[in-house]
Amino acid sequence: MSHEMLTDLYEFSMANGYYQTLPHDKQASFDVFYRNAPDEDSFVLSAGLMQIIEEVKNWHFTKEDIDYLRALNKFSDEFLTFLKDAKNKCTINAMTEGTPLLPREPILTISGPLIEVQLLETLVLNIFNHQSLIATKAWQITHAAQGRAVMEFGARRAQGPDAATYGARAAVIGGCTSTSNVLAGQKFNIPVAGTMAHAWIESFPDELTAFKAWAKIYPDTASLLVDTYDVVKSGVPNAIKVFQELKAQGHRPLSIRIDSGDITRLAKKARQMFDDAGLSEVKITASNALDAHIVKSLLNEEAPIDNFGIGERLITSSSSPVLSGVYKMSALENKGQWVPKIKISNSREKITLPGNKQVYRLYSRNDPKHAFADIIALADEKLRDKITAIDSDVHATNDVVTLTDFTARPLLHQVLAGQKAAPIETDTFAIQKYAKEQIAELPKETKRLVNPDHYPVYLTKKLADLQKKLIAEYK
Ligand SMILES: Nc1ncnc2c1ncn2[C@@H]1O[C@H](COP(=O)(O)OP(=O)(O)OP(=O)(O)O)[C@@H](O)[C@H]1O
Ligand SMILES: O=P(O)(O)OC[C@H]1O[C@H](OP(=O)(O)OP(=O)(O)O)[C@H](O)[C@@H]1O
Ligand SMILES: O=C(O)c1cccnc1
Repeated sequence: MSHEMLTDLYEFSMANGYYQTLPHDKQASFDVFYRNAPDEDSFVLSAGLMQIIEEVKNWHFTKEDIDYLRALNKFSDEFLTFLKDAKNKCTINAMTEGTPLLPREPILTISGPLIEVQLLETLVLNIFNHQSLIATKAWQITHAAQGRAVMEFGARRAQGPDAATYGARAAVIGGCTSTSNVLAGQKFNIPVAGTMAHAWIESFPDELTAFKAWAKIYPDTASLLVDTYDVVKSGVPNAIKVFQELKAQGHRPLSIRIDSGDITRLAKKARQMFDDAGLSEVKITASNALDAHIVKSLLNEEAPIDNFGIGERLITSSSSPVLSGVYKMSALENKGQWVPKIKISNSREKITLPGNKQVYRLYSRNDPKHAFADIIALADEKLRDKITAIDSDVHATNDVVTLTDFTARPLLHQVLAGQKAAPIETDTFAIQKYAKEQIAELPKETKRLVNPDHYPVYLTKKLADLQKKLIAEYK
């Protein structure tokens, strides 16, 4: 299903107005970027590009859409006729999905007819903000899990079916190993995984009968939920009986899931009971409103947990549920020439970066695996070997620096031009692998869960001067 109509009314009001007052093919460029990362993180893990490209490439209005818009009695017939025949003419340059993205950096720039790029604002932001938010949260959680598998369990608590399904994909980009959401598994070729609910246990006269019935059907993949009545007195002893029987029949006992109580205490006790019973191969899964901080705390306490099932706090990013990515005009074409545009604000943080731009990740020349800063430049600028750069953080005290001995990697690449999409990676696990490699390049201190160090994002002098010049002109 496409989503051309998922846009705010004011986009249509402006597009209709542009149609009546400006040349219909007037070109504009917009940047997508964010100012502050959720949870005071130092970066956002970008996600959503695959869906954005699909939506923009196939952008068109149906007869029903045009009839609905006509019935609003707000728009001219000429504009509606124009919309009826409109097809995508935009070009998108974007960072690869799974790239760690810093504040103020365009993750995506979109250029094309002003009418079209304006109409795309809401949808592009909706996709980028949601999927990047969840990918970032999944990164925090899986980073805290230190290599243990994290299953995404959030479909029931996500804010609607799309948030559950695209959220599951974003969660895998951020590091999850599987999802319980079967639709996400089918749609994005992600492994599906899961255990059982308390209802299974309650559907039998007692816990042991319930476990035995399950083990008979799934003898090699039985993961038993042990906390329906009492983990230590009943759940684990019954699981031991069933797993010993399975083992005697040549099957492979799998795991238990603990879903309540003090997880450290229960996991330690269960581990000891399984080991004493000769079942050291049985794995322990933990769930129950987990998040990155609880996972970190459980592992600090040396809770013997092999993997995690994490739902609501991942799929809703409940500790910081908004990524405020924005879509701001950077340039407008006038008689075939790009004219840089700026939005001025009383808050210095909110003043936009004018002109068509490129973002570079900078690596120290003698340590090419380690990125030390990013720099935003004008798209037509060549980076020299030695550059004067200005810290883009308006609160920085040491705001002018000289950069030398670096190699620079451009992060924005053309991914769409009209109907022609460049090949991009769509395999979710290949994107996850890319994300891991990219995150590994960042300094360790910037990846702390609490108070991460600031990773510098500079502006070239040329870009900073252009911004200053436009501010002076408009003031
Ligand atoms: N050792 C631990 N350290 C930190 N947090 C923990 C630990 N064990 C459990 N938690 C977390 O504490 C919270 C406990 O929540 P809650 O009181 O609702 O669970 P509960 O007592 O198991 O109740 P319920 O049966 O309703 O799930 C959960 O978020 C859980 O993940
Ligand atoms: O806690 P989450 O991270 O979202 O993980 C998923 C939760 O979903 C299930 O709970 P259920 O819907 O059965 O309700 P419960 O809270 O009573 O266990 C499961 O038992 C987990 O607790
Ligand atoms: O399979 C599970 O254990 C599961 C799936 C969704 C939510 N809670 C648990």
